[in-house]
Amino acid sequence: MTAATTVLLSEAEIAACVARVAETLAPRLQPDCVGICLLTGGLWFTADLTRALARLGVDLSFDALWLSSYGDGRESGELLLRADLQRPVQGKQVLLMDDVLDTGASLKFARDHVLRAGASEVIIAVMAQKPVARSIEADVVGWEAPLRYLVGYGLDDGAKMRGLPYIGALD
Ligand SMILES: O=P(O)(O)OC[C@H]1O[C@H](OP(=O)(O)OP(=O)(O)O)[C@H](O)[C@@H]1O
Ligand code: HPA
Repeated sequence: MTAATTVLLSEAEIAACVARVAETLAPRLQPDCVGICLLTGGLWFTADLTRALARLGVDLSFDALWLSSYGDGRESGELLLRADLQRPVQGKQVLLMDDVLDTGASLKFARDHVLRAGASEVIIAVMAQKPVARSIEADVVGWEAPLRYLVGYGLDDGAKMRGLPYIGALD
């Protein structure tokens, strides 16, 4: 299953990117900041980023928002809100964390959703960003990815390959 994958970013390179993202974010984060993981793909980046922030003395509140738009395909489709936040974000700074910013539909939905819920500020951090024209940009990006179908480190192909410790391309 992994044989046809071209490795684009190694495990060590991912770790260096995450450390840089944490160092950039740490001075901006307020004590009551709520870190929100976009499930499912954002789990791996969020787990590493929250631990990198903790090493820098930043302990975030934690929540998750479960969105889905690609299903088992490779194209963005109807965006579904599968599970909502567990805690109020009214008046709070929010840090949204996800694996990839592609068309931007998922993070735009998430940002609008937390703003409607009363968040005072939304910061967006993604592990990878593709060179795509879109109406939303991330504040902090771990890695500028090529325009290829990515797998690993949370990114899936039909629910497989999320656990690969590197980021690869299938095409
Ligand atoms: O910028 P976009 O075009 O919206 O693409 C990015 C989103 O696509 C993936 O989610 P997906 O809908 O595949 O669900 P998943 O998190 O379960 O993989 C990924 O985890 C991002 O959340
Ligand atoms: O390149 C990708 N790979 C996996 N999931 C994705 N969701 C948006 N873009 C991608």
